Amino acid sequence: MVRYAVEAQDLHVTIGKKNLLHGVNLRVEKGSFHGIIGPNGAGKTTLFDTLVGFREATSGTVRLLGEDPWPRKPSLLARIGIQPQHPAFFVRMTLKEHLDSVARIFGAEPSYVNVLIDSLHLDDCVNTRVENLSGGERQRLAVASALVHKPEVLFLDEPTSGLDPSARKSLVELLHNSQLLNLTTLYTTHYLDEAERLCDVISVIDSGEITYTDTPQHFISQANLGSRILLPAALPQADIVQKLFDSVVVTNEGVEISTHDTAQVFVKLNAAGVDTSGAWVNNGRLEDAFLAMTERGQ
Ligand SMILES: Nc1ncnc2c1ncn2[C@@H]1O[C@H](COP(=O)(O)OP(=O)(O)OP(=O)(O)O)[C@@H](O)[C@H]1O
Repeated sequence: MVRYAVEAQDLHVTIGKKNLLHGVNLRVEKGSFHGIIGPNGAGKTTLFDTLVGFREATSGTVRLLGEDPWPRKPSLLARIGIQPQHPAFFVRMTLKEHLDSVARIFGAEPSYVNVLIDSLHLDDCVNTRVENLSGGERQRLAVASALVHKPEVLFLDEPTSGLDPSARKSLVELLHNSQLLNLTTLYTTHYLDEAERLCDVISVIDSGEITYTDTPQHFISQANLGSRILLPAALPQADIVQKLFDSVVVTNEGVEISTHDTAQVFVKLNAAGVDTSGAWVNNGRLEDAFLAMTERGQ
């Protein structure tokens, strides 16, 4: 029984004198949603291409569902789904014709196309030619095309890039729901709010090396950003809170206290008779943690 859907060990990819990947180690647990985040040119697409067998590793080992993906094997490709950064479509076909064609190419169950159209909210454009779809519809079609043959591992390379905020939010929610499909998903993005929402684990890649792998929650706590405690306190209580702590901001939402010692803040609030029943604690965002750790060179 293979525990990891994807594994890379001491993976190097060199083109000419350029080291695109050097010494990448990666393990992706079966059933997890694993994000690869890093700046432009860090090597995310090169890593994906090597993991799926589109590119040969210069040295090191890769295992995809327990097999070496290089040289490409049709039997292995049939078990994975790929949404590339620049997907190719049959642009003159309608959306439905396109998905039916992809299903036929993979020998997939035709009725599953309708399930995907429904779950990716593409019902309104089944008869629209692919060349006339909006950016958001195209991205959802790219994801549907990658899922048509019910793959075991899904590779998503920046699925929300170039989308407006509302289309991005809606696709992120759809991807979040797709976690119910019990797939293993590898995904790259520049949007850390998305990575925080979707990923069980994230790996940070920089200059062709994976420098950090952990859960988003642990990543945030490692950055030691401190917490923000929000009290939906009535005004008289806001005055008491302001006298108790230096780092207090009063906003329309309530009273916000910044701290590195949440427990101590609650002890003081309770001792002063402040109602903490509706308090909400925010331990920081992945984006803040990423910036803090990059600035510290961690
Ligand atoms: N065939 C190639 N020949 C030479 N250099 C290449 C080749 N393919 C990629 N590179 C270089 O390798 C580096 C990593 O590229 P890659 O596309 O993997 O980065 P990325 O992290 O996916 O970037 P982005 O976030 O911009 O998509 C870049 O400096 C790129 O110019």
